[in-house]
Amino acid sequence: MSPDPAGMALSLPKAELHIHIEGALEPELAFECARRNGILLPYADVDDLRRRYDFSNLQSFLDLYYTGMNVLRTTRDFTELADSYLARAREQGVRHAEIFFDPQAHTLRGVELSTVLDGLEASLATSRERFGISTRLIACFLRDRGPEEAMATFDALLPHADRITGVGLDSAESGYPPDAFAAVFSRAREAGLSLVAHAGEEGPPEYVWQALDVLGVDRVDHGIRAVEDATLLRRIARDQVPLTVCPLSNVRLRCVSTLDQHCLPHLVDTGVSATLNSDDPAYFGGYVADNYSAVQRELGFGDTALREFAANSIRASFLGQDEREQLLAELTATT
Ligand code: HPA
Ligand SMILES: [Zn+2]
Repeated sequence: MSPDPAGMALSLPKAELHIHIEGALEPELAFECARRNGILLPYADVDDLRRRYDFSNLQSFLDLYYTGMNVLRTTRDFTELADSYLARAREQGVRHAEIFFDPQAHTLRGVELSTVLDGLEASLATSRERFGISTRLIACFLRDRGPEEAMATFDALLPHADRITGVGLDSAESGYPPDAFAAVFSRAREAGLSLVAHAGEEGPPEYVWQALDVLGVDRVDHGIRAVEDATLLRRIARDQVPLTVCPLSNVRLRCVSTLDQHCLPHLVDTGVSATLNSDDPAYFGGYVADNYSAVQRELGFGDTALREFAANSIRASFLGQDEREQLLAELTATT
């Protein structure tokens, strides 16, 4: 064990592969955007908002998440949101970030897709120089809005296809199986995009099977309920399908009762390629390195295991081979 576990968690060069940019909206920036845009947030102040970060399940979080993001209206709002995330991510040793955004959550409120993309890109374009972080964008479909709306969203995204690396599937999971989205994922694959989907966060192992076999995803987001199905877990390990695990999120959304009960050790023992991520860091009490140090503290993972999580994150990224090898070499050189 390192004498300074938090230091090791922070200093390891790593990729973050499961971060919703709207979930990086800190209360201070939310109130600032609300003021600028003349929007009244239904909370007294920053402290009042933070006190509400006590969730009973995924839906109770999503209610607050969608209310909060209502303050994001202009390109400047999205630029400042991404800048805020990247500044924090740099402090946490992130060298590459694959960032989710929810197009429908904005277009349904009358905010144009081009406003979202222009705003995010104004930040991401100089992320390497300013923060030493390379970035990619992944557009997620809201599964509770259904497959037809996902298809219309994909049509709207197509003219911007060169600005995104992949598509994903998020929002309320239970009752919304992945197989309903087969057609839109098939079109995304034909367009040369990478594919990911949230599955097995709250939903059953069957949803993870569907994400793999029907959608053909390159990675599974969360995937923790795969531990309930030994055949599924063997398949994930055999094919080395990366899981983007978000330990602090799982506890905050009560998918797992306490961190020391988390299935991460079981995943690792079974040979799964697990990565550690923050999910919605402004809401779940920690950025990515905080997740590394939490599993070190609560689950007893040592420095070697933390290095392996960081290596998995780089290998599982959608970076080109040269860039992946370069980051892996940096990781090896980090003491
Ligand atoms: O944890 C999550 N699960 C599903 N959808 C989401 N959208 C933001 N965060 C999440
Ligand atoms: Zn997520």
